Amino acid sequence: MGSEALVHVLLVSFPGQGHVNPLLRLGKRLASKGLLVTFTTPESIGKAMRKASNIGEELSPVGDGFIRFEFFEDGWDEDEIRRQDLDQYLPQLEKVGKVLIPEMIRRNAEQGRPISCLINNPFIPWVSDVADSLGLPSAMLWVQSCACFTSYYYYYHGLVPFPSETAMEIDVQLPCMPLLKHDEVPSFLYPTTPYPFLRRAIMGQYKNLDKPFCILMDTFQELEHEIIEYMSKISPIKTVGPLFKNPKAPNATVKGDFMKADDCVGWLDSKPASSIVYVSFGSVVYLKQDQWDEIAYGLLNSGVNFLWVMKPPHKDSGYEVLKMPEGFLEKAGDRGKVVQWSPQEQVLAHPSVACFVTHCGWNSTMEALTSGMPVVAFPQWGDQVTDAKYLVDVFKVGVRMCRGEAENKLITRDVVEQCLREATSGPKAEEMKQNSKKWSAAAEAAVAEGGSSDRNIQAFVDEVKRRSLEVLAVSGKSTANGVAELGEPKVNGELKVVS
Ligand SMILES: O=c1cc(-c2ccc(O)cc2)oc2cc(O[C@@H]3O[C@H](CO)[C@@H](O)[C@H](O)[C@H]3O)cc(O)c12
Ligand SMILES: O=c1ccn([C@@H]2O[C@H](COP(=O)(O)OP(=O)(O)O)[C@@H](O)[C@H]2O)c(=O)[nH]1
Repeated sequence: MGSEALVHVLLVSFPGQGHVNPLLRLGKRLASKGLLVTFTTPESIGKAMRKASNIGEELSPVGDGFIRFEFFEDGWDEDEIRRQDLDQYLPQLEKVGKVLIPEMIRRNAEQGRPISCLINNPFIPWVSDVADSLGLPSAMLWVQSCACFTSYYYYYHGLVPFPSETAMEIDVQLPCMPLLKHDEVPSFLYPTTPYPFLRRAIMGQYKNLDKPFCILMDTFQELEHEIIEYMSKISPIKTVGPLFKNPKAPNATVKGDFMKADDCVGWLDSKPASSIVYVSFGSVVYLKQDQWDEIAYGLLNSGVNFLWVMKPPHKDSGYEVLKMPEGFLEKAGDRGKVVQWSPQEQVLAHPSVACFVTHCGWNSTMEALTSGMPVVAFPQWGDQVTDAKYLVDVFKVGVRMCRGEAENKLITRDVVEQCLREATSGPKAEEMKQNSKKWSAAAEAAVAEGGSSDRNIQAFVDEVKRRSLEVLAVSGKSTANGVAELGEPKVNGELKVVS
């Protein structure tokens, strides 16, 4: 390959699966438009990603550009349990990141790959400070819906009353949004949330919201039309979703899974069309044993086929390891398959799958909508309760199985069975399927060449390129042509291209 010159961006991710996936997908999208992308996150997760996802030292070609990985040490021992406490872990990440990320940037410049822009996701707002201190522009990828972005924005600025100790059950009306009942507001904002550290983590991002020149969002204009238009006037947001659809570079080999997915496609292939219910609660939600049992019996009693993700709890999470009810697997026989981690994108795209019982994390929500997959909403906390409201009442692709963890209500096997039946057969199921197909088509159009998200990505890439010339002119450290030079292996051999 001949010598090429590419503008180089550094993506810094919080080490959570729901954060890594969308940022890595953005990285692939930017690479496919001709940028050099370096993706970084702490080594603790890097280790898991390398093992589960085939990530190496090499540069991977994606479309017209390339993606590569570098990890950084978070300064703690491998088995440090304080990583589970965000109130301790986030300040630690900030402390080490403020030293190690500038070093990484300097090293890259010395190796002929000067970085022109930093992009982070929520929980690590100090990345914009690092960028500022080096005279570099920064952008942020918001990894939830625009509706949630707006909710947090209104809460942070105190623009409308939210549920409080003195008025717990008030509904919240935000512009261009449906009325949110008190338990449909992102639940980290409740005064009684068991996760105040997640509220603090998100609010930290809002404190720094004026620093990034652009806020990219994994949603699309046609999906959240009015609220996106409204917030665009207040904040420099650009919708670029669904990020997991990349028509130009469907490079499935670059993945960021922390756990190797179990093989289940052969089993899916063996089942009739639209006969399987896929059940997964994402990477962090962990249910209680009694609720797990009710879901198990609901699945058995409804007579559907099912693929159920039962991930092991993090060893330091303090969660009790879930068990299947006695005799459950025998009774299910070949009707059911239980895995530790699934290749979710493939599962949602599979014709044998009829619906998705989901915790309504935003990634799962976007993946379901884009795959034309109806859902059964089983939200627990955070943005999930708001996403469930939208899936059921606004996008009209789902039935509601619960209202969230705060309700503290056991959802019985009868309710589970009834929801599964409603979502898989009869007029409601048919209507949801039609609506899902409509969203899937709209999502495809948004990311297709010239679609709303594609135009926004292109405008962002153009802006990064424009700013890179300014950055390099000011820093005076530019290479001859002002951008990273690829193709000529450097002395230290780090830039070998493999294809
Ligand atoms: O890495 C994480 C760790 C924790 C966590 C850490 C310690 C606890 O005792 C409880 C939770 O919460 C998280 C919550 C997250 O929320 C998830 O974040 C996604 C992206 O914002 C949303 O779309 C999902 O709905 C939402 O569940 C994501 C994490 O990576 C984490
Ligand atoms: O068995 C599983 C469960 C989840 N996921 C992926 O993990 C991410 C979970 O993100 P989400 O926002 O839905 O939930 P979170 O884990 O952050 O609560 C999504 O991209 C899913 O496709 C997966 O690949 N296999």
